[in-house]
Amino acid sequence: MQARSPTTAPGGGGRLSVLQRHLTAVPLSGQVSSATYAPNFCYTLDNDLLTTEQRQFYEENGFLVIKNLVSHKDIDKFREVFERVCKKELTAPGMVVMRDVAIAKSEFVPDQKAITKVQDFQELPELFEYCSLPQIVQYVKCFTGPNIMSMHTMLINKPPDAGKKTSRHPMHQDLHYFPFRPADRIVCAWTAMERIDRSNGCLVVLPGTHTGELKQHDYPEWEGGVNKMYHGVRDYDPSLPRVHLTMEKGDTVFFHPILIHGSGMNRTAGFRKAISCHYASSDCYYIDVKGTTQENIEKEVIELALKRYGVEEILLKDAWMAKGRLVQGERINL
Ligand SMILES: CCCCCCCCCC(=O)SCCNC(=O)CCNC(=O)[C@H](O)C(C)(C)COP(=O)(O)OP(=O)(O)OC[C@H]1O[C@@H](n2cnc3c(N)ncnc32)[C@H](O)[C@@H]1OP(=O)(O)O
Ligand SMILES: Nc1ncnc2c1ncn2[C@@H]1O[C@H](COP(=O)(O)OP(=O)(O)OP(=O)(O)O)[C@@H](O)[C@H]1O
Ligand SMILES: O=C(O)CCC(=O)C(=O)O
Ligand SMILES: [Fe+2]
Ligand SMILES: [Mg+2]
Repeated sequence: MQARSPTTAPGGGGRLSVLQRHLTAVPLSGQVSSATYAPNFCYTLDNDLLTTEQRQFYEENGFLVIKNLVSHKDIDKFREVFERVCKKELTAPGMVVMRDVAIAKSEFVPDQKAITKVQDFQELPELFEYCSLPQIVQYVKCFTGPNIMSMHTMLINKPPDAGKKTSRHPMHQDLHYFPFRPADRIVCAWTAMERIDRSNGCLVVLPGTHTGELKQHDYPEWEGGVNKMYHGVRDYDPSLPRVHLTMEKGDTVFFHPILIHGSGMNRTAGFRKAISCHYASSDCYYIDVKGTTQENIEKEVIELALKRYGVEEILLKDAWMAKGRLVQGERINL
């Protein structure tokens, strides 16, 4: 019996032990099943849940869709909670309610029609329940290991496009926003709250791009405007092969923070809803983004923190330290 040792050393004791297991290809526990062997895997950890085919798929593509993972009953509950948030019947410290840039300056309408996304609902138990769903967390563990933090929470209510294509989300890598590493121990779970396809702006992914580097991000030069902090990869090459993820209500995609992805415009009259959480191993450690491509997002976050809360002298990592919540295991570095 060999127990998986949690990493403690910033810089990747975890990476090393994963590597050692790859080199020896020894099954992790006494149980021998095809899923416990990890010949050359590094984006997934040894586990008893994913099949070898599923692991292989994530290793190669940087994402994995699990059909029907969240019940319609739970989703309907989250939808009701969201509606109450829009009506201001429910609120929570730190929660950010955002309107689409195309309608932000129009007359205020206090219902969901005005709201594009709710972020940072970690203090609202009725929504945070999503992040703790056991069937989600058991998959997350295959990427993060046993000490699991939720770092970023969102309910996205993509509006019918107001005619300026501002409902699009430019192609980006989520790691651009994250001042913690290693990237391979971070994963996003994103659940469709209804059928989502190309017509209402599904996720679009560039398979395999998770093996690349974190790229420079800027605001795309879009005529109709871009939402606050919706940075896109600079010089996005539209000829790269992409996959549109059509998903049914309850389907959940897990994806790597370096995977380039975005979402198209919503051409329907309905508000396209998805709920998501970014998780990280609490063994991850914060980095200083000064002098890196992430300096521009740190600057924006600092400006917003000053404007919104009047706080000065913070770093990008301080914002994340405040948002992170332990979901399972032990809180170590983050
Ligand atoms: C730490 C970063 C997040 C990490 C994400 C991890 C990966 C996920 C990738 C993403 O999702 S990236 C997008 C993340 N976006 C944000 O975090 C932005 C969150 N939104 C906000 O903080 C607020 O909605 C915002 C500050 C933009 C506006 O809130 P307010 O309550 O101040 O709105 P208000 O209606 O009072 O408008 C104030 C000004 O903001 C403008 N505004 C409002 N909504 C906007 C919008 N959506 N885009 C651009 N500008 C906007 C509005 O026009 C107005 O401009 P003026 O000052 O010129 O009059
Ligand atoms: N210049 C750009 N920079 C960054 N991202 C972009 C750029 N142009 C388009 N995108 C993004 O690329 C993705 C795919 O865009 P596209 O508009 O083709 O998709 P779609 O609307 O889902 O499908 P289609 O319009 O082809 O039916 C979207 O996430 C979109 O926001
Ligand atoms: O359009 C969406 O639902 C997802 C957008 C996205 O990738 C993000 O917010 O990080
Ligand atoms: Fe994203
Ligand atoms: Mg399009």
